[in-house]
Amino acid sequence: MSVRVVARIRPLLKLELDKDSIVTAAPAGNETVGSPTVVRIPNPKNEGEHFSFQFNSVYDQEATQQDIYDYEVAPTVKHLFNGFDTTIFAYGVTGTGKTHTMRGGKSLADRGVIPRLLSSIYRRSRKIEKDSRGSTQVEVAMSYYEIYCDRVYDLFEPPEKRTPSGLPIRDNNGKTVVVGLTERPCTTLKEFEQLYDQANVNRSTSATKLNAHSSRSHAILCVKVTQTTETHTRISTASAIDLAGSEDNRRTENMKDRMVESASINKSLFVLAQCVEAISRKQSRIPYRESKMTRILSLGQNNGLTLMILNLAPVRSYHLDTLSSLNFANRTKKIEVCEVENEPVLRNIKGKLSATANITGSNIQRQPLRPLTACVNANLADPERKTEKPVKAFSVYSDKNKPARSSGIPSQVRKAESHKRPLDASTAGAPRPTKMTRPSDPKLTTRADPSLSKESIEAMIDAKIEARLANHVLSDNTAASLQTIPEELQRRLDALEQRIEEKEDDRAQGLQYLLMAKQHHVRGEKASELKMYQLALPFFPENEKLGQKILALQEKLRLKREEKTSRQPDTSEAHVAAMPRQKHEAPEPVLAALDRKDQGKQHRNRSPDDEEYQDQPVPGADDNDEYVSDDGFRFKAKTKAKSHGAKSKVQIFRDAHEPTESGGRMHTPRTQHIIHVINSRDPAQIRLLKGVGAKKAEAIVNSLCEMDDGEEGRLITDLEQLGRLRGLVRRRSRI
Ligand SMILES: Nc1ncnc2c1ncn2[C@@H]1O[C@H](COP(=O)(O)OP(=O)(O)OP(=O)(O)O)[C@@H](O)[C@H]1O
Repeated sequence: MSVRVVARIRPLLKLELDKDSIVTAAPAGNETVGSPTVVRIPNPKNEGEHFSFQFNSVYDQEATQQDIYDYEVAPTVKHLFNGFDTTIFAYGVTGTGKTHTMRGGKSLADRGVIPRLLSSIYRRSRKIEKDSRGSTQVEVAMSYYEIYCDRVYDLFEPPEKRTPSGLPIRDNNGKTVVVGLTERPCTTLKEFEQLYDQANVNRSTSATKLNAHSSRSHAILCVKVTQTTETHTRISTASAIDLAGSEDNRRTENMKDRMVESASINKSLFVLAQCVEAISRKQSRIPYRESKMTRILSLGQNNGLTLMILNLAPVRSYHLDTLSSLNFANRTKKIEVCEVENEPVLRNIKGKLSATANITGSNIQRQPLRPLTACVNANLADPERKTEKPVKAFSVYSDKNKPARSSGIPSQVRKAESHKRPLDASTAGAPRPTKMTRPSDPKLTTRADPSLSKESIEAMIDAKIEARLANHVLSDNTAASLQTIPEELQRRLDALEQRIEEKEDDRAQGLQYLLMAKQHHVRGEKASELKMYQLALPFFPENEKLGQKILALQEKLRLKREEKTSRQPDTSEAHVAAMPRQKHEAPEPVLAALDRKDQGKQHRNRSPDDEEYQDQPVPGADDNDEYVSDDGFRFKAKTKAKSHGAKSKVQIFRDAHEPTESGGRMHTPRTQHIIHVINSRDPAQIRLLKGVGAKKAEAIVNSLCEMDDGEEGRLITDLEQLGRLRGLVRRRSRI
């Protein structure tokens, strides 16, 4: 069956009340009553003419959150409990209401698709348990992550604890897997809401000109439902995805940081559009791997049910963007997905019980890459009709010239009145025949170089496939023959593609560990660096340099530990004097906001003691603990100080020479920067400081406001004042 595409036109916002709505919902054909299934929008070049786009359903400005849920999402819950995976994603330009639709507001009426879905899941779970008199148990668990600048971050982790390079993703037995993602069981709606709200604080959002709370990332929520009977376990996953919106930066007036995010958002959406284009052209290679978002979404490759909610703004300022979204959605509705049910697994088969397996991405069962000719209800070109002009992807008609014509809306729109696309592909509009491609340079296809890059390997596969297809087409000389690749060739291509994918996956993961090792190296976190190199080793077992690096690091850490142990009883003045930083309670360099250059300097300035703090394992903690914690606060010595029960301040700064104004000395540029950011009172900026999350940023701003004491805008002038801020009191559990 096809991806179900529904459009939702949001109401005019406060600032738009004086503007015209140019996007409207209408029933199909010439009907004046009935549920709308067509979006109408004027041709930007000729206002008298209108474009019509037909979807499974269209919701106008009056549609409520309840309507969207009841008609579109509630029916998927039954399928979820029958073992099908479901994917619901919101697509649209920035500011069109994706987050409103998916997450919604706090009041009951405003709640979006996600909380309502969870509410239904819990209700149904309880019913199943009750009806089966407890012999069937249902467990619900969730994972939640974002793709920000093409990096995957666990939303259960506060930003300051994240590894900058993000979590790796890989294909595991045909499923897209995010490695190291947290999975949280949640047994009640209340528990879910707490987790969800808490995680949303960690999501990257910022103000842009078009949206005061614009999502800067794609957010993916996976809800795993595990039904266990005495003999079997069945797992299915509902994925709810709030995509970031495409942005026209001439309109958003984004500055540098927002531009970088925007470029990444636009790129991933562009790749998504390319994937959809490639699928609709029945190309054998779909560029899923060119962006993490498309890899995870795997549109057209995931089994189960897929619902796309296309969010639209009604106003003219979005005109071209809206048209582009409508075109994208129009292609997406033709994508076929296979409805494959997740089989129940026998509980007592050792190693096969997947109930304990993590939620991994969108639980996607991949099919081999091939045109979707094998799917039921595939949207194939009818060879009988190959001489006809392809039907347009959307229909155009003029209001001015043909007001009374009953055939005003072309047949495509009129025919497709039912919500479901008819089985007969001819009524849905045959796609243009796939382009014939000339065989590519034979040299390219015959050269075999083991050191080829990913791009060149992909280019080779492309060229090979296209050359074979083209040869085949040329010899047969019919467009229809494009559909039938000889079985043997297809089998070999699949095998080749799979081999390369597996190799690439392993290599990518290994490289990811190496990259993380480098990052830890730059930060001087030797134990973590070692851990990353050790994790990378299985991927490059023959790399001598890597082995040597591990040995050298192990040796270095051992020496440091010995040195530390031998110095342990040393309480001489000289030793105490060597640690002024501790006394000053300012161990941790703040700042993600610092530029790399500054960080480099800081690393160079670090005293041998600093290194020691970082590398020395916390007594009683194993190596693993150290790795987990050193992404946030780096200096473990702090933990010891804590155990004395003193309430310490957050140590978000450390200047080697820590000059203060009261001492008549100037602040270092870094300290000035911290003070400047804090004085900005902008939580968005403050949360970027390392060691300061969103909540802490708000607490700092509140504390600053309290400090005003009637006198507006008092400023922090030195580190001591900063240290006294209430928001900087570090919670014990965080250390
Ligand atoms: N159906 C609706 N009813 C009322 N208000 C809406 C509706 N849809 C969107 N809005 C409002 O429009 C504004 C933008 O919506 P939202 O943040 O959901 O957009 P978005 O598409 O998620 O944007 P971005 O891609 O930038 O994150 C918000 O203030 C939201 O409350």
